[in-house]
Order: sequence, then C-alpha cells, then structure tokens
Amino acid sequence: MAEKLRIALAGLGTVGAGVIRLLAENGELISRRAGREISITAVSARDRGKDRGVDLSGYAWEDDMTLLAARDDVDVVVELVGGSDGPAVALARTALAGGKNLVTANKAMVAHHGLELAGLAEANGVSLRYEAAVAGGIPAIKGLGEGAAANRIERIYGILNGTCNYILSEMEATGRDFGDVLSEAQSLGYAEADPTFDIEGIDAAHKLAILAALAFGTKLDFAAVDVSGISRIRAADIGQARALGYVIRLIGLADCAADNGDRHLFQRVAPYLVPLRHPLAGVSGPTNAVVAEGNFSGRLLFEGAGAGDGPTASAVVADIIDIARGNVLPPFSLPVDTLQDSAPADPGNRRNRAYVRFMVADRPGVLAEITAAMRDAGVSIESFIQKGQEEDGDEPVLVAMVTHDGPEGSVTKALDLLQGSASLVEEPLVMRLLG
Ligand SMILES: NC(=O)C1=CN([C@@H]2O[C@H](COP(=O)(O)OP(=O)(O)OC[C@H]3O[C@@H](n4cnc5c(N)ncnc54)[C@H](O)[C@@H]3O)[C@@H](O)[C@H]2O)C=CC1
Ligand SMILES: N[C@@H](CC=O)C(=O)O
Ligand code: NA
Repeated sequence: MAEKLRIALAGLGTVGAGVIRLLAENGELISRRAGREISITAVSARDRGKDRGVDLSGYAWEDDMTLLAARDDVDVVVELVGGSDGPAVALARTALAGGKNLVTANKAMVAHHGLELAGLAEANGVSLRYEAAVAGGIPAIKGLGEGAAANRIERIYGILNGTCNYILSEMEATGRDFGDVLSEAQSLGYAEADPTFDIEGIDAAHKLAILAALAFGTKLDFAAVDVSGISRIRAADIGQARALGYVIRLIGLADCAADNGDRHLFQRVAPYLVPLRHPLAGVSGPTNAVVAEGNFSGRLLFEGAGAGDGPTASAVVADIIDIARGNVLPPFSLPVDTLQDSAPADPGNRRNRAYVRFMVADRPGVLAEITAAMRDAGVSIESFIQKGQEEDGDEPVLVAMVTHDGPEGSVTKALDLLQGSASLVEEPLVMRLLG
C-alpha cells in the first residue's frame, strides 16, 4: 500500500464531527478503496474542551487554523469552518499556496473566492475539491464535472437548500408555523450558522453560482444571481398553490445563451410553483435535487440528502478518497484561465406564468384597480383567487392570480403601475411557475 494520506481537519461542528465518525466507522473499507490508509493528524476548532461525542485524543490540536494548514505532517487540509471570509479563507490560501490539497464544504467561500483558490490550486499542482459544498451528500459536482463532461449543458436547476425545503414541505404537510419549523431545522443541523443565509436564498445562490460556472464554463459570478427567499411566503400561499395543483419550492435555476460570441448568464434563486407531476414536487424534507439538461445525455436528475452530518461527511470523504487515488482535476472542470466572461441576462424578456399575490385593504374598487394595472401592462390573467374575510373587519385580505404565459417584464410593469397604491398593504409577492 502507498504511504498514508495525512489529514488536517479544521472545524469540528456538525460536519467535522460527522467526518470523524465516518472515518472511524468505515475506515478500513475506505482505505482499501483509496489504496492507502487515510488518517487524521491534527484538528482545530474554536473550543478545545467541548464535548462533541467523538474521540479527539489521537490527534494533535492547533488553536490557530493557519498554523494547522501549514503543518509539515499534512497532505490534505479539510475546511469545515464556514464563512466567506475570516479563518476559513486564510486557511484555504495557506493550504493551497503551501502545496497542500484542500477539501471544503464551504459554498460561501467557494462562491466568493473560488476563482482565486482554483488558480492557487492549479499553480501548485494540488486539488481543490468541494463536493459537500453543493447539494450536500449528492455527487452533483462529480456528476456534472465528470459524468456529464461530454455534454453541452443547456440548463441547470434544482432544490439546493435543505433548510428551506424542510420548512416548505413541513408547512405544507402539517400547517405548522414558519418559525417553529425553522427552529427544528436548526436543531437538526441543517441550517447555516446564520439561518438568514438559508431562508433568504443566499446559501442556494452560492451553490447555484458554483454549479453555473461548472456547467457553462463561465467565470463564477455570485453577485449576478437574482435572489429571493422564502420568508414572505404565508401558509395561505401554500394552500392556494396546492388548490391550483402546485407545491412551492425554493428553486435555483441557471442557463447561458451565446449571442455572437457574447455569453448571457441567467441565474435565479426564488420560490417557484412546481406542478405536482414534476419530479421536483415530490422532493421533501432536507432532500435536494439537481437537474442538468445535457445536449446528448438528456435530463439528468441527482437527488439525495442536501444537509445533515452523515450525508455531508460522505461527500467530504469521497473527495479525500479521490485525492488519495491521485485524481487531480481542474476545480471547475476547465483550467481557470479558460473560463469565459459572461454578462447577466436581462430577465424582462423571459416568458413564464406567474402567481402574483396581493394583501389588500378590503374595500370596493381594489380588484378593479389591480386588474386595470394588469390590463395596461399587457398581462393576461388565467385565474383569480380572492380569499375574503370570514366576517366584516379591517384585516387585509389575500388576492392572488395566476397569469397566462408572457414576458416577465409585463408583470414588473403592472406592479410598477400599482406602486404607492393605498389599496395594497404590503409589497406584492411574485412566484413563477416552473416550466
Ligand atoms: N450542516 C450541514 O448540513 C452542511 C454544512 N455545510 C458547510 O459545512 C461547513 C461547516 O458547517 P457545520 O458543520 O454545519 O457548522 P458548525 O457551526 O456546526 O461547525 C463549525 C465549526 O467551525 C468552528 N469555527 C467556526 N468559526 C470559527 C472561528 N472563527 N475560529 C475557529 N473555529 C471556528 C466551530 O467551532 C465548529 O467547530 C460550513 O461551510 C457549511 O456551510 C455544507 C453542507 C451541509
Ligand atoms: N444550510 C444548508 C446546509 C447544506 O448545504 C442547507 O440547508 O442546505
Ligand atoms: Na454534493
């Protein structure tokens, strides 16, 4: 057997402790598959004394993560700390610049610094692997970067955040309150340290930007993702969607159009209405699913656990095994200096159907005002729902509609016409229907 592969592990939270447990339980099998023993040399986290339910006695401890990454007795640095800046990034730069392989689950870091880190990895002839960063335990990065490597990818989309999917599907199945289900997702280890990243769609946007670069060979452009989250969705929206034959899911979607050599990249994370017959409609709990449409493969669907200690550790250790086997690939499938520039695509001409929900003051003339704005903007309404009050009162009422297929710009124009209307008690909510 080749010499053992020595690991430094930074971060001992949900995922870090999961990696230790996985290597302890499956270590012998993993070493045989990797062709060499994989052993943890040193670890680092915030609090040395904390009980994590795993035995750390065999590993050296480093308080300083940068020193951990610079150790001579380490071949692979595994970063499971999190954060788009701070110690994770310092550790990643030190590891790669020092000729060590880096495995990370940190999508925020890859989305913000992926090109720089890939450049460092390539310049130093080492690997940067991040399977756990996108769709947790699903081998989506490997599937796209290797399994689908022969294809031009036409479109990529999916459910990329386990916490949001857990919240939406629990609210739908049980009618439970948003905050209550979010707390549960946090206690189950699905949520980010700051759960705003989950519920406002930022975490899914990190993952989408990474997938888009890999799928289309374009430079990572996280700042260009059009992001909205799930915090404004009410139980009533979920009920209305269901009555119309849809479920609500937070979807990340990207495509890239080439026009005379110019590339226009569309990247959006938003809640969509997904038809009940669509494969993504049945994806519930912390499960993720990634759909890639290849020009020769056709539709590929990758589905599995998107969050949680075991599945995420599985993806981290798969990357370590690849490194042990000597597979060094460009982090974004292509050499980083050949990734292409793109401009953000203008969404205004995209055609789709939309669910538009208003909370309105219950008084005469409101519906006429809304329908007039829609007519003036050229939006054609397919169905109209008004959920009135049980009894007379001052509470706002929900008015929702589904539009016929049309350009997004028309709906935007209609909402612009309604800006400042005294009838609307909050900003309208628009959710597109997944086609
Ligand atoms: N929990 C999950 O289901 C998944 C998490 N991830 C990613 O994996 C990474 C780790 O996530 P979790 O294990 O859930 O986080 P966690 O919060 O449970 O653990 C983070 C670990 O890093 C240490 N740490 C954090 N900030 C530190 C600092 N400034 N200095 C020193 N140590 C510090 C903490 O002490 C802890 O040991 C994150 O990048 C996360 O986005 C990726 C996929 C799934
Ligand atoms: N907070 C993330 C964890 C995995 O990436 C999620 O909920 O998907
Ligand atoms: Na993955």
